[in-house]
Amino acid sequence: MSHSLHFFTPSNLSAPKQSLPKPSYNRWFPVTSLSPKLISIKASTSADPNSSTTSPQVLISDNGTGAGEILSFTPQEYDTPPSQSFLSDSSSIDVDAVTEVELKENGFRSTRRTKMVCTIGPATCGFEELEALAVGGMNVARINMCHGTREWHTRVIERVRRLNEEKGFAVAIMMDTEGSEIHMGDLGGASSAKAEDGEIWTFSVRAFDLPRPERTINVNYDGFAEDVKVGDELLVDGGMVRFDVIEKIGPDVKCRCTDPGLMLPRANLTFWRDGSLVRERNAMLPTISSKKNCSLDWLDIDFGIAEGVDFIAISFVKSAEVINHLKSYIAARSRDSDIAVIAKIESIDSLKNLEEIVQASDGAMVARGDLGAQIPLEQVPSAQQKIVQICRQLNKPVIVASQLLESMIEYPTPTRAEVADVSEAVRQRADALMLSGESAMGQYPDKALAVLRSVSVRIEKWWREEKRYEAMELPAVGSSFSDSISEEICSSAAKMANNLGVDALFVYTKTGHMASLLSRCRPDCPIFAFTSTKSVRRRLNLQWGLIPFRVSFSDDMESNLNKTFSLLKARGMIKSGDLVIAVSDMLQSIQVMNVP
Ligand SMILES: Nc1ncnc2c1ncn2[C@@H]1O[C@H](COP(=O)(O)OP(=O)(O)O)[C@@H](O)[C@H]1O
Ligand SMILES: C=C(OP(=O)(O)O)C(=O)O
Ligand SMILES: [K+]
Ligand SMILES: [Mg+2]
Repeated sequence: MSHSLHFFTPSNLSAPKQSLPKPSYNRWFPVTSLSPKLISIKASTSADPNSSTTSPQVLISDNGTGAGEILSFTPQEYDTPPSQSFLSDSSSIDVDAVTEVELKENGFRSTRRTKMVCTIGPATCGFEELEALAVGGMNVARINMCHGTREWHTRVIERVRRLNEEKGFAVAIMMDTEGSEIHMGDLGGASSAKAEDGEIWTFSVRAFDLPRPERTINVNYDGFAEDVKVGDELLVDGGMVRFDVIEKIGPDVKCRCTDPGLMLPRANLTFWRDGSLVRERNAMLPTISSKKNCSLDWLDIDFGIAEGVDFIAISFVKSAEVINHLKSYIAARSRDSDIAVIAKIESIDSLKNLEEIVQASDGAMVARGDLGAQIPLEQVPSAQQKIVQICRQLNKPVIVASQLLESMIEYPTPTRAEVADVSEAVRQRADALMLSGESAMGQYPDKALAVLRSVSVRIEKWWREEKRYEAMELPAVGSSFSDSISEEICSSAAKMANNLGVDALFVYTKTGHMASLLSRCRPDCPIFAFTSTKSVRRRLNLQWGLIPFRVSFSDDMESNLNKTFSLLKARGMIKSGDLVIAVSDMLQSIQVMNVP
């Protein structure tokens, strides 16, 4: 059974069809069928797609027989462009082995929708450890430029690439920049430093020779000793350890410990005066800084571009301007760049300018670690909910990050509170969850990932069964008529998929845009996203509910469908009778069919 709805619009005629005769848009394009049932949806617009007089009209005609016939169609008065393959290896399909097993074992419905980002560090940088994470479901590997050397990062990237090549994964790489926060030095190689109640510690902008003098901490920001005042409170990692500033001696700031605790290398520092955060540095310095004494952000960015990472995450974003600036920088330096820019929301300024920042970015991260050091902790949950919501409304992927399973750095099981926190992020339908220390330097990276996975799958199922997800209004995001059609197609297709209880949505997408529009609707069934390039496939790996495949396809949907059906059937990933809804951004259409 197959039903096809086709929307013929100027956008259908764009893409790689330069040599084709230009069709007239001022007429109807009927879709005829060999079967008794005919559904045609026609759009008519003025001849100039850019014309302000464009007057869209959509007409649905249904020759009305019962459902269930085989429908095939041939557009008649419309010159169908010749089928085109985008890649030569047209007979294969790429999907990672883990997804394949998951689909076969659990069935479509129970595949995980929430994506997982793992920070790679000393605990997970080896090939085998990386492979274990990939097998455990890691969708994106994050490297944090705050830690490790350039060579170390290069090696990790190489290994992830090799893993993808050799084992068929599509793990994307996210490079996270250092940003302009104030942080401690690397403790001269020590893994931590313990501050006891009442102890006097020196925080200094001087660089020390090794071994580091007792109770001294190097600070990365030259202006630190000038900006800080006697009487200020100094917080390590948003309050893990607290000090009172008692004396300033040139570059040295003497502090008394008031809340004892363990300080980790390069821990974040904030200072507070009269109950408010002193934001001198963040206000003064550009987000993307070029610092003398630590890794240079611009060099990091050049590094990321040269390495061809999939995502660059920008720390301490203050405004949309920074994102726009970086995006044009990337565009100028990598011609066919598809590096996505992720804005980390972790400062008061980023909350103030949230909407414009998200709009300018390709995605956002709720970076709760630093956010919780900048706003009162009890405000972090509502900020998270708001960021997640705005991202979905603006159709940008969103990652919830930091301390999700913090106790698992040391222990093999999470706390109940941590499980509840993960559940809440899943329930909010964030695109992705992120591990930091848990996977970078913890003792149980694989177990932490397994907890994210099992909690995600369970909570997703619960909410589907209970139909408890709150209805979210999804405002139009498209700026052109063609984009609006794509959006309408996706929201209709998602709704149809829920109402008909279909097994999967299929989307054929070159840029990934149509796939993201489907993902945004958070449908009950998984979304099989077929794309012809590896980089788009990797990028889609960050988005909720998308199972990205790489396959070459043409502009002929009929043959695309037949081809994917037979490739997926041959691998046992779908079977005859499965009910599928397919949409495509080449020939804006919705088709409902049973797998033959
Ligand atoms: N490349 C690395 N080399 C060494 N340690 C790392 C690396 N990446 C992360 N870590 C460790 O994992 C911890 C958590 O990582 P992350 O959250 O990314 O950084 P931070 O805690 O500085 O915000 C870090 O504090 C650091 O101890
Ligand atoms: C993810 C975060 O950023 P980073 O780990 O780089 O400090 C955070 O602050 O929560
Ligand atoms: K960072
Ligand atoms: Mg941070």
